Amino acid sequence: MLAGRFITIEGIDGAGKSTQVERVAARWRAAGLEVVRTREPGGTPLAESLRELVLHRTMDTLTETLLVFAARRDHLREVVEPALARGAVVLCDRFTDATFAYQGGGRGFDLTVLAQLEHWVQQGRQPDLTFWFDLAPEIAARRRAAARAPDRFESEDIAFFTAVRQGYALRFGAAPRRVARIDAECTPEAVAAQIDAALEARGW
Ligand SMILES: Nc1ncnc2c1ncn2[C@@H]1O[C@H](COP(=O)(O)OP(=O)(O)O)[C@@H](O)[C@H]1O
Ligand SMILES: Cc1cn([C@H]2C[C@H](O)[C@@H](COP(=O)(O)OP(=O)(O)O)O2)c(=O)[nH]c1=O
Repeated sequence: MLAGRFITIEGIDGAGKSTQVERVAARWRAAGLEVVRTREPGGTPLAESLRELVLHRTMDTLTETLLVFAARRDHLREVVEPALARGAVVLCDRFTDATFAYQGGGRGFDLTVLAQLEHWVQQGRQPDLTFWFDLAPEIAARRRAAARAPDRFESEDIAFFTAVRQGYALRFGAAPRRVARIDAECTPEAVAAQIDAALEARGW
C-alpha cells in the first residue's frame, strides 16, 4: 500500500529527474491513487517567489540556506503535510538532501547548522523513499548544455558539482534504507527500469 507516502527525487542538475517523474506519477494515478507532484524550492506561491530569488539573485550562503528552509517550511505546512494526511502520494522534485548536497557539499556550509535547521523546520518529517539519480558531473553538464540556459547553480563548474555529488553520497551513506541509488548514466528506458525495480522491491 502506498497511501500517505512521501517520495523525493534527488541528483545533480541534468541527471534526468524531470524526464522520469511524470511516468512515476502516472503509474500510481493508474492505480487510483492521488498523486501530488511538487518541487523544492517551490510548491506554494510564497515558496515559488523564494525560488526565483534563490535561483537568480546573488546572495551569501547563509541567506541562501535560510531561504530554501523558509520555502520548505511553507511547502510542508501548505502542501506536503495536508496531502500526506489525506493519504496522497507526494512526489517531490528535491528536498532537504539537496540542501545538504548543494549548500553543505557544494558551498561548504556547516552540516551541523543544516541539521539544526532541518530539525526546526521539519519536526521529524523525512521522505519515505528517495531516488538518487547518480552520474558523473561531466555527463550531466553535457546534457544541461544541450537542453537549457543555466541558472545560478547550473552555471557552477565541474568542481562544484563534484562536491555536490560527494555531499549527496555523504548524506545518503547515513540513510541507506531510505535511498534507492539509480545509475543515471544509462538510457531513459534503463533508468525507468531501475526505478520500477526499486519500487517492486518495496512491494509498491
Ligand atoms: N537517461 C538519459 N540519457 C540521456 N539524456 C537524458 C537522459 N535523461 C534525460 N536526458 C536529457 O538530459 C537533459 C536534462 O534532463 P532533465 O530530466 O531535465 O534533468 P534534471 O531534471 O535532473 O535536471 C534533457 O535534455 C533530457 O532530455
Ligand atoms: C531544494 C534545493 C535546491 N537547490 C538547487 C538545486 C538546483 O540547482 C536548483 C533548482 O532545482 P531544480 O528544480 O532541479 O531545477 P530545474 O528546474 O532547472 O530542473 O536549486 C539548492 O541549492 N538547495 C536546496 O535545498
